[in-house]
Amino acid sequence: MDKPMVVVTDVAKSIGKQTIVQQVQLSVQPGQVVALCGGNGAGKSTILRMVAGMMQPTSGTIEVNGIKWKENRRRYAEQIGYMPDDYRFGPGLTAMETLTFWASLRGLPKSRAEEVLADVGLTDTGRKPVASFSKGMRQRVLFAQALLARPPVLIMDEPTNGLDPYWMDSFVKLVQAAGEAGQAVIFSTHQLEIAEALAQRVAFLRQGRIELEGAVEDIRTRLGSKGLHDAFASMFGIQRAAN
Ligand SMILES: Nc1ncnc2c1ncn2[C@@H]1O[C@H](COP(=O)(O)OP(=O)(O)OP(=O)(O)O)[C@@H](O)[C@H]1O
Repeated sequence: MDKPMVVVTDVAKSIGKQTIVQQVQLSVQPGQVVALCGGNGAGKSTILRMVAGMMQPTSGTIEVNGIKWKENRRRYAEQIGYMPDDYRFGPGLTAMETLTFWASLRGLPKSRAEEVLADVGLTDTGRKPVASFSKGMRQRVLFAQALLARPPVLIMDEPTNGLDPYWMDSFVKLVQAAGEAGQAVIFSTHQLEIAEALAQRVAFLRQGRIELEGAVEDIRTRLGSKGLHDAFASMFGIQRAAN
């Protein structure tokens, strides 16, 4: 087995008196896609922000490509493409200007900004202000931004929020291609069918803890269920509506 690209060891996060994430262990291999699932407030965004280096754990360690944030912040950041769950875009800037600016920060040419804009199907609309974009279009700009530097690790927070079915499908293909190119991917989602379509491994979170983690196939077998929806329902004691 390859050396893991992301190793999260016994990570906890407290804010004030509240412990919002605890005892988190996670290991992601190069080329592996991992989905973080769980209800509202379960701690998914907090874990992703910590792995992305946007927030520091209260205890525990995180290594990305063998690098700890405290030891070398710049090299740590270079390993990661991070797609936040939301972003306030500069007023008036077009998608192309926004991506060219982000590319320049990473020392990348304008041609790379054009490439990723094409990947997310925004070549024609790239000359319009991002502020005028729909939620799904803004998501595609944020996804393009995460892809820019072809980072070893892609971290995405609710990446499919607002995507129409066509772009959902395209997103799945682009992330599969990232995995095939050896990028390690961690993303959060409420859409279990996306987790099932994309991820080799899935972690279910509840109240800041990973309650169940493993290969999608193993989880189905372990819980004797047909899909992640059933596994999730059985784990959380939810009765699914008969259809
Ligand atoms: N800056 C903060 N200050 C205080 N509490 C916070 C902060 N950020 C997150 N929390 C709390 O931590 C918990 C986990 O939040 P988080 O955003 O990680 O959950 P999530 O699983 O991403 O939720 P959702 O599915 O609703 O996006 C929540 O109870 C939230 O209120």
